[in-house]
Amino acid sequence: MRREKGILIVLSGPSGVGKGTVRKELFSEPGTNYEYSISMTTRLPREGEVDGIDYFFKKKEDFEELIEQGRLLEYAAYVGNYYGTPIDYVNETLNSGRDVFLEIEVQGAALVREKAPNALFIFLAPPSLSELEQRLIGRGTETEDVINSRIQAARQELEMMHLYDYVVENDEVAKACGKINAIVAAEHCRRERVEKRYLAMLEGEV
Ligand SMILES: Nc1nc2c(ncn2[C@@H]2O[C@H](COP(=O)(O)OP(=O)(O)O)[C@@H](O)[C@H]2O)c(=O)[nH]1
Ligand SMILES: Nc1ncnc2c1ncn2[C@@H]1O[C@H](COP(=O)(O)OP(=O)(O)O)[C@@H](O)[C@H]1O
Repeated sequence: MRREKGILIVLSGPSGVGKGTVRKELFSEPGTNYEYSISMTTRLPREGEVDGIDYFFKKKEDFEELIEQGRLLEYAAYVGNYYGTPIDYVNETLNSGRDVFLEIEVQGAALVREKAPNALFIFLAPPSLSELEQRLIGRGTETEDVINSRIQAARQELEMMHLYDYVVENDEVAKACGKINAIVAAEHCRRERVEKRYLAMLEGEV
């Protein structure tokens, strides 16, 4: 049977909800089948962040050139910086049959929905807005101004939740990871079933 392309998995959610934490936990599990797409950003690296691991850190002019050249699957301006997904890595990895995991904000996810409607969209939601604020403050990586801008953005982001295929509450990291793995596994079964049925139809068995 023809090998199916991998699944493009999109994880979004407001800043501070725990996307990075959940993603790192998912990728630390042995035998994980997802490949993480490292984004490009014009934001400055935080302490401990490494170019080429956490992000590809770019100058604004260089980022704009990549946009012009069509080298990004999607991009968005978020709280004063650009963020975007390099397209070649995504295409090559999906074509090799492996799943690709994007951790991106909601505007970018909407663009992915237009370009790749077959992608799987998962929204990571906080238990409450006050808990979200506590997590952002607790992380201690942004100034008070930036935290306030991100909380404002979070309100708009939460309004986009209904556009996603699944909403996973990040109450506990391990539970959220378990749910995401289950959703992806179920999606593989669904696509395999669709493909097998289609092949059977062609062979006149259905
Ligand atoms: N559209 C888009 N958003 C991204 C991309 N990479 C990261 N983001 C999102 O940009 C937002 C800000 O990211 P960042 O500054 O690293 O903050 P953090 O996610 O709160 O740690 C988050 O919602 C990220 O998920 C990308 O390639 N495209
Ligand atoms: N389930 C959780 N319960 C409590 N704290 C969490 C949980 N998930 C993440 N955090 C904490 O919340 C803060 C923001 O998490 P992070 O992964 O940086 O969020 P994001 O990538 O969505 O901006 C971090 O300090 C992280 O340790």
